[in-house]
Amino acid sequence: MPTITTRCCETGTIRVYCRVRPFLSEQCNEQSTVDHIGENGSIMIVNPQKQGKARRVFSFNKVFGANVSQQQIYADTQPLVRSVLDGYNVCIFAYGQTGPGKTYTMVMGNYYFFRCFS
Ligand SMILES: Nc1ncnc2c1ncn2[C@@H]1O[C@H](COP(=O)(O)OP(=O)(O)OP(=O)(O)O)[C@@H](O)[C@H]1O
Repeated sequence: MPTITTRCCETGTIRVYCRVRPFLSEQCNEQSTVDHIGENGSIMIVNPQKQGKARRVFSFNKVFGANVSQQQIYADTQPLVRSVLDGYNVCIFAYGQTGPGKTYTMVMGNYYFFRCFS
């Protein structure tokens, strides 16, 4: 689950997005820890190993579910990228543990972010 952080002079605020990576083919027997994704940028995580299935809610500006495509991510963040061309300083970076899709999201997917800067 990589987290994308952006800073845009357009609004002067930092926005934090969360993207849920789908299971990889070798993980077909795994159980998702994502219990619920809310419309308001919240995501409920459940620990299926814990008795009583402990749940925690985290809040972001927006949460992208596992079925969200590179195109949809790009469409949602495109105004920030556009700000660069309008002369604003914009920083977009991804962070998260190893393997949740930082590189896929920022570079590899369909080269959407890469295309903007090349
Ligand atoms: N949204 C996605 N849809 C399909 N596959 C994905 C998605 N996100 C990531 N993957 C796949 O998951 C694997 C790990 O992704 P990736 O290498 O981008 O993670 P990372 O966060 O950059 O890892 P690291 O920190 O170890 O460099 C890759 O095989 C990638 O193709």
